[in-house]
Amino acid sequence: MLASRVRRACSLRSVEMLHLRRLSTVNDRTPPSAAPDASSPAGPPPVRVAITETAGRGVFTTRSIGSGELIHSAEPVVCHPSVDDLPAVCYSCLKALDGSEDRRTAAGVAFCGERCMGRSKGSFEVEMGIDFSAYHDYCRSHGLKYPLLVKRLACMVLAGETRVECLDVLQPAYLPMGMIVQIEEEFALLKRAFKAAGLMDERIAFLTKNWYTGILSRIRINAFRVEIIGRSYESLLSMAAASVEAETAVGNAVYMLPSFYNHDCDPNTHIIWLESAVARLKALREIQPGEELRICYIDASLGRDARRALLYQGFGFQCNCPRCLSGD
Ligand SMILES: C[S@@+](CC[C@H](N)C(=O)[O-])C[C@H]1O[C@@H](n2cnc3c(N)ncnc32)[C@H](O)[C@@H]1O
Repeated sequence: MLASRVRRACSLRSVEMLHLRRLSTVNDRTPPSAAPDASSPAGPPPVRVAITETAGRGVFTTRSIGSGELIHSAEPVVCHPSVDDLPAVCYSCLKALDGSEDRRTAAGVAFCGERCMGRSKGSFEVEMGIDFSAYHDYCRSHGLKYPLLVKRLACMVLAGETRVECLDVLQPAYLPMGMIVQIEEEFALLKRAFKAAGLMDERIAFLTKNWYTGILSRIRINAFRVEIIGRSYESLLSMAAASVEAETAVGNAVYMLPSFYNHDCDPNTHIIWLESAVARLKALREIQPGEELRICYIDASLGRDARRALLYQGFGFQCNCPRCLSGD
């Protein structure tokens, strides 16, 4: 019963490779403040990032939160549609396109409206000037999604839409040797695409293997699989829990504040996407002031051994949540 409730409620984070090892230290850079974004409820989010006793940094409430309350929302730092969904969703916000108001481009991808087209204009122009077909083919044939996020970040950096160090504050994953070899192949393909487009060496000087590896290792632990429910928040609140399962993954995204949420196999918070890649963090029960907010990274309906193996292999940690410690 508990398991099925949690399974419906928790978000599934994609596990692209299952060969990670636990990180022995956490990133010790200054945690970010809980700054509001345009789509948050009024006022700053009622949370702060602080050090936990057992799981590095985490997110804590600053006031009591009611069951079902929208705690805050977050715009992605970077997101990218799945290769197969490229023609069907907005290239910028991942919203499903209905064909009526899409701004379809010569490249075959489309934007849901002027706002998305405008805000991604610079990086889109960079991206469209480069032939990424070999890189995309490689990602498709190897079933890889995260390198698409690295490609988009590189284009955003070139367009001046973000900084080279924009994800440095996030915890990186340990990358095993076997994966380094694959990363070298990916990186060589990406760099070749930029060079073939005739970009001056000084413009792509940031595009080193170390940058690529650093970004990819942070994306690996912190990326979310965006599963859009596609209904308004109000209708979601009145829906039976079972309906919440009608989700579709349309792409991947990395956020800032949501990346500091630790995992729990019986979470008090979950993350949902209603129409676009804007993430909504929502309370699953009453939460007391000062309590840590935790989401579920995996399918919590799995048995204890399977959950722990998945978290260890996919995210590199031994889960120390109360449910695991109780033996459930
Ligand atoms: C997405 S990050 C969460 C934020 C992270 N604690 C930080 O300091 O940036 C995921 C990492 O947090 C730690 N973590 C999250 N949940 C945990 C749990 N239930 N038990 C142990 N470590 C956990 C692990 O090191 C994991 O790789």
